[in-house]
Amino acid sequence: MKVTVVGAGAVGASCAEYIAIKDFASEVVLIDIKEGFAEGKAMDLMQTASLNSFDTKITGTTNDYTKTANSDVAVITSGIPRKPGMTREELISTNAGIVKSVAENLIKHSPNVIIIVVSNPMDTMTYLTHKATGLPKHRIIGMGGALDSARFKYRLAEALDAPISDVDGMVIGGHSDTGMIPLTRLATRNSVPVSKFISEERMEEVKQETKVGGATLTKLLGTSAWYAPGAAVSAMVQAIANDSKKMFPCSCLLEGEYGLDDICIGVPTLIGAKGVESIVEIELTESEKAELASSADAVRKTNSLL
Ligand SMILES: NC(=O)c1ccc[n+]([C@@H]2O[C@H](COP(=O)([O-])OP(=O)(O)OC[C@H]3O[C@@H](n4cnc5c(N)ncnc54)[C@H](O)[C@@H]3O)[C@@H](O)[C@H]2O)c1
Ligand SMILES: O=C(O)C[C@H](O)C(=O)O
Repeated sequence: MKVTVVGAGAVGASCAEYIAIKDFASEVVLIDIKEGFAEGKAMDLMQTASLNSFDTKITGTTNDYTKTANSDVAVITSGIPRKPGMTREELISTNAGIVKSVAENLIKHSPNVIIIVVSNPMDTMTYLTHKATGLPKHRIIGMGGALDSARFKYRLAEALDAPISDVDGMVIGGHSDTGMIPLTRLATRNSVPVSKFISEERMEEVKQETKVGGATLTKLLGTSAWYAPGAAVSAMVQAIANDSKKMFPCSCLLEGEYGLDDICIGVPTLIGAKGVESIVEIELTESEKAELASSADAVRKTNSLL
């Protein structure tokens, strides 16, 4: 499998590193507009190959899309990250132009590519990628829910004082500070509902901590996070490579599912060789439906700025 990662910055390099360490792809191409930057990151990563025991070949290029030709998967991480105090939505004016031109360049050289969109505001950038490329909807996937769910599990494990491998949970909705919907009702510790172990008040705290997970890290780091985002993308790329039909909440184009149309927003999906193999429609309570509707309203408001 050939994977292109556009943007060799913090998230792009982390994606490339995790993909290589898992050793399931034959080739990763890093591409960036900053002269020599992707080449440098690729060389540095390749010098970890003998230490980390991988055979994936990582190369870098400065904006030469011919090097990305015939990629099976492309990950778009190009664009600016937020600074402390900003929302992801504030990045739209810079990142929309970057994501649109990158998506157009990618499909010129890789007509069969599956695109994973990471750049923020991610749900709107995923929608924009659909509009810019016209690719079949199963080949454009926004990454947000996989990361948000990992953060939810981290917070759940902390609250339960349990190993992370014991907890399960999922976050749907928009990838934003207010739009995420951690599905607390369905969270479990080894199949037992977490409500058995923690109070409603503590559960509400876990929910709020999860929703502002990205903002909390941005405040601590001075820029947004990269390790967990890179790991989340690599898990999705691996599910495509292995055709594993693994369930991740992903932002994908909805056409009536969950009562929503012409919008990209996080819902449970099965990810396999086709990209989005299917959208899984789970039964939501009235209050969860109301949260999803309001999250969708906010995403539409950002989409209207395109
Ligand atoms: N969806 C998510 O869950 C998630 C998680 C983390 C970060 N992000 C987003 O990912 C993006 C990247 O974050 P980062 O921390 O890696 O930023 P970064 O600044 O470290 O890296 C971005 C890179 O993109 C490059 N770039 C800019 N324009 C380009 C173009 N036209 N073609 C190729 N490369 C270009 C820059 O030169 C830079 O190296 C941000 O928008 C951030 O908000 C999303
Ligand atoms: O928080 C951000 O701005 C980056 C990313 O969306 C994240 O959730 O880490």
